[in-house]
Amino acid sequence: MKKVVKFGGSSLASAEQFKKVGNIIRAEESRRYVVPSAPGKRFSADTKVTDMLYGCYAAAENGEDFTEKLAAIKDRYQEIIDGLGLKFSLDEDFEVICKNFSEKAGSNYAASRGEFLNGKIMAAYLGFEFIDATEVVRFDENGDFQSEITNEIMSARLEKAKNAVIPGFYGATEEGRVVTFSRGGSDITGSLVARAVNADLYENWTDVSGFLIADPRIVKGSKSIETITYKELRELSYMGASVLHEDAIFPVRRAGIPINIRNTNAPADKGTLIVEATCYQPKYTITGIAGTDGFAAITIEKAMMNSEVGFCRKVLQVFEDNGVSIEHMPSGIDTMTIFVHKDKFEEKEQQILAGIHKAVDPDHIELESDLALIAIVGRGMKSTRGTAGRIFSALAHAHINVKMIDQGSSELNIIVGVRHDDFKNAIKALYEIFVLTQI
Ligand SMILES: Nc1ncnc2c1ncn2[C@@H]1O[C@H](COP(=O)(O)OP(=O)(O)O)[C@@H](O)[C@H]1O
Ligand SMILES: N[C@@H](CC(=O)OP(=O)(O)O)C(=O)O
Repeated sequence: MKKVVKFGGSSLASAEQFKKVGNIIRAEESRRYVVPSAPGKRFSADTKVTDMLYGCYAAAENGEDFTEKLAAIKDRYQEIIDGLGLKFSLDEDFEVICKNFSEKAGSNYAASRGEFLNGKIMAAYLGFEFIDATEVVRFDENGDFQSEITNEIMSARLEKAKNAVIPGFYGATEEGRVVTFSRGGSDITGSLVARAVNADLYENWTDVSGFLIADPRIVKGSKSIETITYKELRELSYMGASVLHEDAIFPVRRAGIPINIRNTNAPADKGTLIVEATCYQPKYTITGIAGTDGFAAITIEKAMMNSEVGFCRKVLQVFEDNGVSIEHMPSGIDTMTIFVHKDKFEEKEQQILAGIHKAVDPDHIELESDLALIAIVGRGMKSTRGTAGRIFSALAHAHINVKMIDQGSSELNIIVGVRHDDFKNAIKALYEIFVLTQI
């Protein structure tokens, strides 16, 4: 039995948390490969080390004095080292970091030091080999991740290691330039390591007892999900359930390795098992609800739109030419609406509108911003009649106006668009009808 264990920043925020992690790893010999994140928040108003590093590097880049900021980061690590009673010094590492910050080594390099340093402490604490992610995670010159080369290099390197700590979140180009994944990317490293060593299980340890049906910051005391499929999880992760990075699913999925989300603060809890397929019937019609804020909708109206061959393509071409990706596209007889991320759209708003006018000469264009999209996801929805009806009635009872509805053809999810102000209440109303009242 071979397990890869990834610990998130919340599990490694202090010496006390490190000790819990040590106990978890030592409890099973099969927990051979460890992927740590950088220290996260110790309390809710605290700052993650990754954010401290970004802040410190921004000061360095602006030519400001960053010594205090760097010293505060060093203190975070020193507190952990002292709390663990380790005879271990990061002085030399901090000298190198200071020099590289002065020489403007880049924000990716800066952010990666959070995981690098935590990995070194973790390896010393466990007595495991430390393998720098720059050695085994490969990006190309454009900063694009190279999955197959990474798998080859990593498999060969890890075959030689009985136990190892591989820091999450970053890798490097062939020339050694450090590149990070997007935020939360240590989950991806964990998944890559699991694939490379052909693990039996990828355990992802965090601060909640598995994937919860709804974001616990919105629905207090949300129930957890026992078993979820990769497909369902991808829908929820994409839509904002931030427990697991959405790109962490592909590497293990293709290798058929299940993921187990576990709670470092409650290690006896079984957590959530993420699998390819399961006969296990979910307790409720839905498996989970997740949503994201910050969308804009562009509604284009033109009489006889439907009979104009190539209309949609021409509109979509305008978005493509401006580098704005489209999230959803519900349409009517003479209207089509395009949902995009507001921030991306705002940068190019006027070019896109001008482009649409030129491309299809619409009768009318309407813009609406401050929208949120909510995905109601579940493999059980396919075999249950009336799910959409229940969604509408729950939202209507909560006095929430539905701006859009989109049901995927796989019947795995229904996405509704609501106004930003209704976002949290909509999630609460959906949780109530599907989980609490179960009507
Ligand atoms: N559906 C959900 N189930 C569980 N947690 C969720 C969900 N949606 C959002 N979260 C949030 O995700 C957090 C865990 O992810 P993250 O902060 O990345 O942890 P870590 O630091 O361990 O990587 C939880 O503390 C919780 O606030
Ligand atoms: N430390 C990085 C990468 C990461 O995955 O962190 P966490 O596991 O704490 O979400 C970040 O904050 O984005």
